[in-house]
Amino acid sequence: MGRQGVVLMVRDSAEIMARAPDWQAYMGRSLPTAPYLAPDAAPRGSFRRVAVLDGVPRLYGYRKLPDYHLTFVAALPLDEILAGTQRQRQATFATMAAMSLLLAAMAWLILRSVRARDRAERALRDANRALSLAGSVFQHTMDAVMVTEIDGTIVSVNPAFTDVTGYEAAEVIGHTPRLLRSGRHDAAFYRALFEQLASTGSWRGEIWNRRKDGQSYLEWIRISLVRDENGKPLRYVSVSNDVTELRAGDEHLRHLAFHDPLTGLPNRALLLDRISQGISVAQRDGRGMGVMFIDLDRFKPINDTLGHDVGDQLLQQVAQRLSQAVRHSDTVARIGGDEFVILLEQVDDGITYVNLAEKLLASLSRPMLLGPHTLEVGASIGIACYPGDGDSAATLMKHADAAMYVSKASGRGAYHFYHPGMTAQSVQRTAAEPGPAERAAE
Ligand SMILES: Nc1nc2c(ncn2[C@@H]2O[C@H](COP(=O)(O)OP(=O)(O)OP(=O)(O)O)[C@@H](O)[C@H]2O)c(=O)[nH]1
Repeated sequence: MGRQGVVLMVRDSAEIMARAPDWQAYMGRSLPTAPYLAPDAAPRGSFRRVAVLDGVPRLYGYRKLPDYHLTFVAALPLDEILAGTQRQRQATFATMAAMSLLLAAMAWLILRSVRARDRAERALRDANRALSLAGSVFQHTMDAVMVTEIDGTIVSVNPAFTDVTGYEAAEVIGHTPRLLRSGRHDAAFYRALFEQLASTGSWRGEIWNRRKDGQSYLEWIRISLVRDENGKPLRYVSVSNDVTELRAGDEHLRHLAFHDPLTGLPNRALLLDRISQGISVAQRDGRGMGVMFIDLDRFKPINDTLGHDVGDQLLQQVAQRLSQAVRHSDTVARIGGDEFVILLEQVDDGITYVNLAEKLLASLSRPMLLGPHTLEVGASIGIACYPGDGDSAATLMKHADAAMYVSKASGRGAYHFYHPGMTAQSVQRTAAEPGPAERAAE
């Protein structure tokens, strides 16, 4: 290659990437005016010029490698070309060719390692990003997360877990989830849970647990088995939400749907359901049951003279007195206005109804103290019994109402058992003025 021959690898950015000889002295230096870097430069060519960096006039040959954004350049000093013999020139070109090959191989190796490094860095960056995303979700999710070993030892919990349970991470790590048990589930419950977890790798459902302060709470929980890359069980991850308030809200709504808001007694819908259930049980057991329809006497004047609020308080007192007069297993319902119904189950003899009806009439006719007022009302009662007076909730209600109407008609403050002749009277009354009792029974 002679004393001043050179080979170069130049980036499209004009930076010298490799040079022989004197690699280190020229690495990174820039050749912005090199003709082969001109936008319209041919892919290969030759030219003559005085080198920018060392001032030696040379004859240059180049070839662009667009895929690598590089140009490969070889140059011989003009004086050596002109002075040398043919043999010298051949030797020089042979050396240059060998150098060029060497340089190209080095450049290729460098590029390959640079690309491999770029790829590795990109993969690492992606993995780090995914990890930090997972970490951020773990930290900030509203779901309580608990990670355990396969033997149940807790290895990690998130801040939401601490919010729900009251336990800091340090207080639970190394323990097992038994720490949270509320005692509301039996051993069979946990056995079934673990069996499903072992066979399917997941479990979901509701569990009553206990917070650090001793309070029980209901959580909706999903537990999943996590395996390693070889499929070997590695950890359990449980994600849960505290649904105690949600459940309480549901129960409150359900209570509202089936109870009278003024007295708290079951409403007509719940009563009809209980009568239907009672009929099924009575049928199965061959027992009797009955329905007592109670309508207050002269309640309207109290409302009209003292106001609705006082009327409300009176209805509440009536509800209390009725509830106190019956057995725990009986149902006292308010089905509208001043109408109440008692469902008596497992009663086979008429005397039980007679005794209760008299007890109720006596109880309701006792004066009621409502603030400054001492009020007196009475009641009219109608009784219909299963199976003799009907075998459906609607029929029993209708017949008890008809019997109650007879009590009203007979002067109030009385009770009557239903008998078929009463239906005609009731039909006449219904035609004249449909009452809430009929509506309730339909
Ligand atoms: N305070 C109060 N009054 C109600 C409520 N629902 C219905 N009422 C009233 O209860 C009364 C029921 O009417 P009736 O049964 O015909 O009145 P009554 O004076 O008892 O008539 P008899 O049964 O024939 O003796 C009506 O005045 C309704 O406005 C309620 O929730 N609160």
